[in-house]
Formats: sequence, structure tokens, C-alpha cells
Amino acid sequence: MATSASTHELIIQASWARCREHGLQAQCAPDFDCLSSAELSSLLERQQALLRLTRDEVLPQYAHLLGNASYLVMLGDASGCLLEAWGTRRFVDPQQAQGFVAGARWCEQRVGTNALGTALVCGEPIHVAQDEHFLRQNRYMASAAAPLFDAERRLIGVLDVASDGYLPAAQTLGLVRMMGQSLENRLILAQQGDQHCRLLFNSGPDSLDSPWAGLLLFDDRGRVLAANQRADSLLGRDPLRHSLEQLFQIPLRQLLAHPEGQPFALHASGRNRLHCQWHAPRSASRPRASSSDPRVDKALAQASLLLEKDIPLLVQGETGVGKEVFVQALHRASSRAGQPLVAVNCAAIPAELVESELFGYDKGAFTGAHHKGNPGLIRKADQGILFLDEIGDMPLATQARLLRVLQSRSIQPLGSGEPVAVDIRVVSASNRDLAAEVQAGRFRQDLYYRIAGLVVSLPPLRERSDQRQLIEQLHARHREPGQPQRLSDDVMTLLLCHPWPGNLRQLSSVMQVALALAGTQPISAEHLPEALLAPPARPLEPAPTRLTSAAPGDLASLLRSSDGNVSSLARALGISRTTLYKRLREQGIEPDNRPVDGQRC
Ligand SMILES: Nc1ncnc2c1ncn2[C@@H]1O[C@H](COP(=O)(O)OP(=O)(O)OP(=O)(O)O)[C@@H](O)[C@H]1O
Repeated sequence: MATSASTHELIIQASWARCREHGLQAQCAPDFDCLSSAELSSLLERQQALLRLTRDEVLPQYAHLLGNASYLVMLGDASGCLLEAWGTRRFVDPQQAQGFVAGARWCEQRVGTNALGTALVCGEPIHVAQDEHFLRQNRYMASAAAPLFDAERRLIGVLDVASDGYLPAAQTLGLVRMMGQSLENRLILAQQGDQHCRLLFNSGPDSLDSPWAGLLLFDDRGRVLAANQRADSLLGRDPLRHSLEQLFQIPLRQLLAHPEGQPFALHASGRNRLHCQWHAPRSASRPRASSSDPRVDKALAQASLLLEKDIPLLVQGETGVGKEVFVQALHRASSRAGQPLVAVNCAAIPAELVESELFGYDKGAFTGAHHKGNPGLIRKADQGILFLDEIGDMPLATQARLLRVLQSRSIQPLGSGEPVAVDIRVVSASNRDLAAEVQAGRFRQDLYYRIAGLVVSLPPLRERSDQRQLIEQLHARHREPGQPQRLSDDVMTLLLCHPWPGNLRQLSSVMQVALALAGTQPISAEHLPEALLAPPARPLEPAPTRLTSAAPGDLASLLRSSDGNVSSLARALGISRTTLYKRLREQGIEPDNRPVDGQRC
């Protein structure tokens, strides 16, 4: 919750009052009461997990937000003892250098009002501006700090960003809160995430992977074992030890019926609609990404294997087949799941900005450059996966520069002499035939070979054998609580028989519109677009593959709705009568032998 200006003033005044009670005077020198080296090494030993998570998982994600400012990120334990500080000490008053090394204690009692020590006393994030420090000697710096809590809500430490005050207060406070929340989430997952399912939820469907999402871990009876603080504010109560059924009024089995990792809507009791996503335990042997369609499943298995071996992947397929969703599934199942997946849509970035957005620039590199510089998207993907979507649209000059980055595994931001090493896995995607683009001279051949270690072709929706599951998944995902849970057989049949030129994207949008039109009624034909009801003017695909996904009931029902007329059904499905007869027989359906269209069947 944001602290208002007046509340902030009261917190500072209360802290100054405590300082006076402790006998401090403004002119006193801070007493950091540093630990002995033996005490320090035993403390560091005990705090290894917190240190590792902060250093390896949280800092790399946020360092770029601090740009080139002179700052220190400080991690303290619950007593305010500094465990480690990262960043530059340029702003530190040399007389106080001992306060910024591990073992220094930042307790309010001896150092006066300061963000790290005061946040621990108040139990909430706080920014302390220069003049708000009680001791004059501390008034050269400004910092923000957030206390850290474990899954059981015990205070376990504090994170602080200190600088010379150059960074705006609101930005530093926002950053430290976000880093603190991110660290808290990782601690919860590190402690219990391997054994238990987790539920992420937020007010919007796009922010489920942000540190601000509510996080709950629950056991196999649906009892909440751990929760982050954000979960409290989203639910309006402390969810620990409650059951998911009490919190969301939905039985566990029904919640778990939603496909793992796919967003769906829930109502928290007495609260607004929330967007949720559940995940299976992060067991030591990571669950592999899978699909019910054998072609997609094989593609996922091969791509997962080669990604781990640092072989670049090129994902091809018609627009809307789910290339991006495929890459997200690969990322979730990869050893880099905890690192960023940075998606770059090469078609969406204007040609003149592609280079600076991708490769970054140093401050003052060109007129109009942001004064702090920009690390660029490639550097943001360091340790993680860089996803170059629509790579066929990348300008040729940028292709040459990208090739150099991929060959040298380093990047040279505009206006900088220093190459920076990057550790990235590269996945590209295109809905164009890139090999043909190479032939046509629109795509560099050398880059093609660099990015296409394995070419994965995703089948269009009309050729997938798991259409029924996908339709059910999308229905479950977009359905509001209170809307019917099942699709009628007739609607399922209509959906199964459409050629879906727009693939999963089109199916998803048809489903959303139909659900909105149907309200609390079951979806019926009148809620579907006319194009779905009319026979296709021109068949878009060889129908046998499409029909392989139609269950016997679907074909029988279709045949009934075409009044047993095999010819007109074959036309509607865009297949020959012979093929339709073959499919009908395969499914044990005996069409009437009666004349149709003036012919005898
Ligand atoms: N496996 C899936 N299950 C359910 N919905 C999916 C699946 N894959 C894709 N979708 C839906 O289809 C839409 C399009 O997916 P996505 O953006 O991944 O396609 P794409 O092939 O990358 O498209 P484009 O070629 O236009 O970039 C998404 O919004 C998503 O809702």
C-alpha cells in the first residue's frame, strides 16, 4: 500500500523521537558496531540462501533499472546487519566507508533514522531523504528499504537501495519494493515450491508473471501453506491455512481442471474478478512441455532438448498457430525458467529504432538518446532466452549486426567502446518461409544458418489432432464464473469442422465473442459468426486430417444436420464424397443409400 506524504512524515517524526529516547544527538557519529570476522563468517554461512537468491536471481533482473546512477543495493539480516552490498560506493562519505562493508549494523538505536534500520522497526518499505536522517553525518545520502518476510510472514531481512539522492525518491522506493517482493516470492518458491502446487493471481491477465502477482502454495487438499504479502492485499485477508475453496469458492478439482499455466478467471469471495494461473510443483526433474497433438509434442520435445544444448531454434508456422505460446512453454520447462524470456517483435519496432532497442546505447550516444542510456533488449535477455519474433521482418543492416552478436556472444552498445559479454539462448519465429526469403535475397543466408539450428514447423489448427482439447481449454479459459461449463455437442461439432484460417488466435477470439453474447446461457449456433455456419467457399485444407479429430458422434451429428445428404456434407467439409464415405465407414457410420444431388451414392 502506498504511504501518503503525511503518514511518511509521521513515520520519520516517530523515528526521530525514538532516536532521542536512545540518547542520540544530531551531531553524534554513527556507530556501526561491526561484527567480528568470526561472527560475520558464521552469519554469512547461515544466510547463504538469501544471499544467493538476491545476487543470482533478483539483482540481474533489476540492475538495468538503476541505469548508470551511483548506488548501492544493500542486503541486511533481520537485525539490520549488512550481509553484502552491490554497486558503486562513489557516493559514500569516506569517513563512513566501514558502514558499507558486510558486518556493519544499521540499527536505528546507534545509526539514527536510516532507511534500512527504520524499515525494520516499522515493518514496511520506507524512503529516507538526505535531511530526514537523524544524524547530520548521514545526510549526504538518500535510500529506500523494504523489509523481507518468509512464507510464514517472519521478518528475515531487509533490502535497501542507497544513493547520493540523485535517484528520485518514488522511483527508488518503487524499485526496492519490487525487488523485495521478487525476493520474497523466490524465497517462498525455494522453500516449498518443489513439493507443492502454486496459484498466481492478479487483477489483470497480463501481469501474472510480475512480482506483484499474488502467490499461494497449496497442498493436495487445497490448503494454503504459504503466501506472499501481495496475496493478502488482493484477497483482502491473510490466506494462510485457509482452503482455496474458502478463498475462491471453487472446489480444488474444478480449479485444477483448468490447463496448467493458462490464465482463467476466478472470483475471490466478496472481491472483484481475479485472473489466475496454477502450476504443478517445480520438482527436481522439471516437467517437460507437452501437447496432445503428436506433431506439436514431438516439436516440443526436440526443441526442449536442443535449447538446453544451446542450439538456436527457428519456429515456423502460419500466423496465429501459437508460435509465441510454444516458446513460452519451452521457456517454462527449460533450465532458464527463472531467468527472463525477452520477446522482441521485429515487425513491430520501427526500422530506425530496431538497432538501439536491440543493441542498446550508452548515454549521449546520439541526439535524443535517453540521458541514462539503454542496455537494449539483448542485454536484458542475459542468462535467459531471447525470442526474436517475426525475424523475417528484420532490416538487412540489423541482420548483419545481429549476426555479429550471435557469433561473438558479446554486444557493443551504440556509443560505447566496450563489448559486453552476453549469455543468451536464441529462439526465432516467422510466419514466412525463411528459406524462401533467403533465396529471394531478403534474408541473409549466414544469419539463417546461425538461427536455424533446428527448424520447428507448427501445424495449423485445422491439421491438429487435439482440436477438441484446445476448444475446451479456450472455453474454460475465457468462461466467466457462473457460465455453463460444457459446450454442447452441436457447437463443438461446428467448431471442429471450421477450417480456422486464423488458427488459434481466431478460435480464441470466436470463443470470447460467443461467451460474451451467450451470457449465462450455453453457447449456441446463433452466438457463432456466420462464416462458421455456412459451408466454406473454398476448402482451406485437405479435410481428412481435419476430420481425424472429429469424434464419431460429431460426424454422425453433422450427417443428421445435413439431412443424411453425403454430397452436401462433403461440400461443406471441403472434401470429396469418396473421402467422406471412407471416414464415415472408419467410424462405423452407415450413411443411407439414397439418391443425392441426382446421383446414386
Ligand atoms: N496451445 C494453446 N492453447 C490455447 N490458446 C493458444 C495456444 N496457442 C496459442 N493460443 C492462442 O492463440 C493466440 C495466438 O498465439 P500466438 O501469439 O502464440 O501465435 P503466433 O503464431 O505467435 O502468431 P503470429 O504469427 O501472429 O505472431 C494467443 O493469443 C493465444 O491465446
